[in-house]
Amino acid sequence: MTVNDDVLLVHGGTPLEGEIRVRGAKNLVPKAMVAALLGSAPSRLRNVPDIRDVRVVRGLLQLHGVTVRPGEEPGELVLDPTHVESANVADIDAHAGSSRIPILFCGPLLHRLGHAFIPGLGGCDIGGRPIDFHFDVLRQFGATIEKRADGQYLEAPQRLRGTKIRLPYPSVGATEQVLLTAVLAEGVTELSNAAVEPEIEDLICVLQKMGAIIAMDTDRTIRITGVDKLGGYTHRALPDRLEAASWASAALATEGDIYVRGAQQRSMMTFLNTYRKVGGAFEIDDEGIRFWHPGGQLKSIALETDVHPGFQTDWQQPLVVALTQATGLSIIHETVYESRLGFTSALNQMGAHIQLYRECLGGSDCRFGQRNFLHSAVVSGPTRLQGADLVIPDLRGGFSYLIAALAAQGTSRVHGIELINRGYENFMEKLVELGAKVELPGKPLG
Ligand SMILES: CC(=O)N[C@H]1[C@@H](OP(=O)(O)OP(=O)(O)OC[C@H]2O[C@@H](n3ccc(=O)[nH]c3=O)[C@H](O)[C@@H]2O)O[C@H](CO)[C@@H](O)[C@@H]1O
Ligand SMILES: C=C(OP(=O)(O)O)C(=O)O
Repeated sequence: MTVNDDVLLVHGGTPLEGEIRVRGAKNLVPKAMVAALLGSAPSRLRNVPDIRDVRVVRGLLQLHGVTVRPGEEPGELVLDPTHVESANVADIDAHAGSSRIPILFCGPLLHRLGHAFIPGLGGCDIGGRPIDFHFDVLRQFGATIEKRADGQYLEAPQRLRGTKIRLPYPSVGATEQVLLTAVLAEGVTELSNAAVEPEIEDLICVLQKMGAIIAMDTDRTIRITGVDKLGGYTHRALPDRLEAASWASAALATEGDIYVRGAQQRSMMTFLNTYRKVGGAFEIDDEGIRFWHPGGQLKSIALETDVHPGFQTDWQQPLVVALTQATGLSIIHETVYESRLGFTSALNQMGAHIQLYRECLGGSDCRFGQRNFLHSAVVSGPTRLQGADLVIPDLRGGFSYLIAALAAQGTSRVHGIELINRGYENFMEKLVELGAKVELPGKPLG
């Protein structure tokens, strides 16, 4: 039989049990790598996971003349931006559609080279994902932007200037865009309605180590005083709270018990509260968090995703799989992305009862109400799931399908598993370590 690396056979019905480790966050590490471009000296980033988004950014940095090499400890990268002026970006198109990170090269490249070319972005197809906020703020800093057939061409006719910005919505990416641009801009930048996700705080830590001056108020206002020069940094990336929550949901859905080494309470408080309400058990120690199904029935809940410190949208999809096993009606209101519930149709094919609604079913009205987006769901449980043929739609949806297949009776064929490598390091090895019965057709894994 030929090996098809993009299909995974999952034989369900076995609880996931054991220990896995999460490393640096997918939503921080690539951005800290971009930040290295702002420095005049090499940076050292530790706890870097081997995921596709990191490989993509590494390739882009190298195209721009940054030397990237492994450091002394496993998972350490040394990024040397000393020769960025000799950049050769002829192959940049090869990175079109690969991830959302290229947009964050704008500020650093405008500061270093006076111009930037940004290919089309990738990332999960869970909504329109416009980048209008990014370009609006870059214009406010003094950049000019020209849309070309293959991407966007930007120029900074003179040094970018600090400015006063209010985001229409606390966008993570747009907040990072402001940070990475304002640190070397002339004068002060005041950003209000900023996103304050833990990964943003960690990026601020990185920038402060490089010499930036950034103050965060409690009211979503960030003030950045531009400096003339930044140095390098040494930083251990905060752990991936999104991956940790995915494994926690897997423990619940499969009636398992997983110790997630590296998981941290501080960045997961909202998730942990919800997990407890559903009936999941957890125990926190200095090295990680143990998540398990304590037996008995799981409880249905009402859940609304939101910007931090609310319930993070990337936690939603894996938890929904666990909610198919909870008794009663759970209500989900997805307020961050307009199309993040489409993955539930495959769960229904497996036996789940999930009904989608255009109305805002949570406690508050969101940007998507009255706009024809199926962004609320009612999950009726518990339901017995059956194995099925599944095609992975996006990163978290993909991991959710793995969880559903593991919780189901019988065998599932999960297609498109390569997508999961974008944000989950060695996920197949981890599954095998936890006792999952999975195989690549023609090539047993465990
Ligand atoms: C690589 C990375 O870090 N990805 C994360 C980042 O994505 P990303 O930074 O792309 O997400 P944003 O916070 O920017 O998006 C939030 C909302 O703002 C809207 N918006 C955003 C920018 C813009 O210019 N215009 C606009 O309308 C988006 O369509 C979306 O509805 O934050 C999201 C929200 O926590 C997470 O789900 C993603 O995992
Ligand atoms: C939506 C996600 O990521 P990205 O912004 O990289 O598409 C995610 O991590 O779930």
